[in-house]
Amino acid sequence: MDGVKSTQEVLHTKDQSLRHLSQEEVKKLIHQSNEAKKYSYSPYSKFRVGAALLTLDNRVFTGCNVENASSNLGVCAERNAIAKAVSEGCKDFRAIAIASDLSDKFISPCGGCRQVMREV
Ligand SMILES: O=c1ccn([C@H]2C[C@H](O)[C@@H](CO)O2)c(=O)[nH]1
Ligand SMILES: [Zn+2]
Repeated sequence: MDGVKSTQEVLHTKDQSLRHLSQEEVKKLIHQSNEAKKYSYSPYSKFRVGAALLTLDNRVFTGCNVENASSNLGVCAERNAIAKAVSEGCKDFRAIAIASDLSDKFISPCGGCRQVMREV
């Protein structure tokens, strides 16, 4: 299919060894996702989310959730970070950290974000 990478191509371009993050890198990315969370616009759900996306060339794009009265126009933190990266020419990613205010459990991306992650 045009525009859709084959699995082989994805494995080729995203060398698995480059995906490994040191503990320091993980800590930094988590910190950046927490910082991004501060910009969350979430007056409806009151659920703040921040994301920090690390690219293969070690750039970081952050994003927060931005809601709207018309709820389907709201965008998740992950998708905002991905859109920022893609719109600056970065499509190869190493990792993403996602922060919420839940202290007792991890949050995981919604179906829409997973679909975008799968395709980009
Ligand atoms: O992984 C997630 C889960 C939820 N949200 C946002 C969407 C909505 O604005 C709010 C409540 O679901 O949190 C994210 O940004 N990322
Ligand atoms: Zn989502």
